[in-house]
Amino acid sequence: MITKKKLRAEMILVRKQLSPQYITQSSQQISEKLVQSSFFIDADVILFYMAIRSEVDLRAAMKSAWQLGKQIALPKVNPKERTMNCYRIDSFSELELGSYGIVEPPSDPTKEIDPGTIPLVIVPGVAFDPLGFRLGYGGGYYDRFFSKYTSCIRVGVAYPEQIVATVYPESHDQPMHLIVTPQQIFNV
Ligand SMILES: Nc1nc2c(c(=O)[nH]1)N(C=O)[C@@H](CNc1ccc(C(=O)N[C@@H](CCC(=O)O)C(=O)O)cc1)CN2
Ligand SMILES: Nc1ncnc2c1ncn2[C@@H]1O[C@H](COP(=O)(O)OP(=O)(O)OP(=O)(O)O)[C@@H](O)[C@H]1O
Repeated sequence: MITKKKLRAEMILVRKQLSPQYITQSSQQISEKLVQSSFFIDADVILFYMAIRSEVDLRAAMKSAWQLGKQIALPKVNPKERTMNCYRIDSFSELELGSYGIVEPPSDPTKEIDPGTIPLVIVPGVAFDPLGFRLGYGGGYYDRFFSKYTSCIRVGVAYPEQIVATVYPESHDQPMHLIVTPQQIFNV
């Protein structure tokens, strides 16, 4: 547990030190890789996320998905239960500031999507390891989500600096199926 906490603090620091230009360029490259992938092309609905604090920014991939007629969903967190609900968004202008400084969809019941029907989930992270395990902010939001909704393809996105030898996975940790970096797609 101490090692995991230490690694989280270290890796948040590593990510913080990336320059805005590097983040923009890497995010663009990851977006391009995503858009060209068969798992992306085949998905009619995709759960994305809105980047916070130097995370990979996937707005370019989201725009491409809209142009291809796909539905885009974003999570809205319920910090009390540490769960996430999913809502379709049709433009970035709908979004509002939510918990943890994350830009989120409004809770419009007409736009809520059953997470069990989402075929592809793109996942942010603090670090990933070669087995696809992910270190997040420690809320367990995505682990809880994937333990309940098991049928989607889980794709982590990361700068190469975020790939580490191990993230010290625990029994509740739900691994990614693929990790996309600006240079390559790891099939784990
Ligand atoms: N962009 C993005 N959206 C996401 C996630 C994410 O990692 N990135 N999440 C992935 O799970 C969920 C939100 N999870 C989060 C959990 C904790 C903190 C956080 O800032 N925690 C504080 C300490 C606790 C607090 O303030 O209450 C911290 O780290 O300083 C942020 C996001 C859902 N949405
Ligand atoms: N399926 C689950 N059901 C209940 N609790 C869970 C589940 N998965 C994880 N948790 C709890 O959530 C807490 C945080 O888990 P962990 O440290 O792996 O978070 P994380 O993956 O880094 O965070 P996040 O997904 O929010 O970025 C742990 O204390 C764990 O017990």
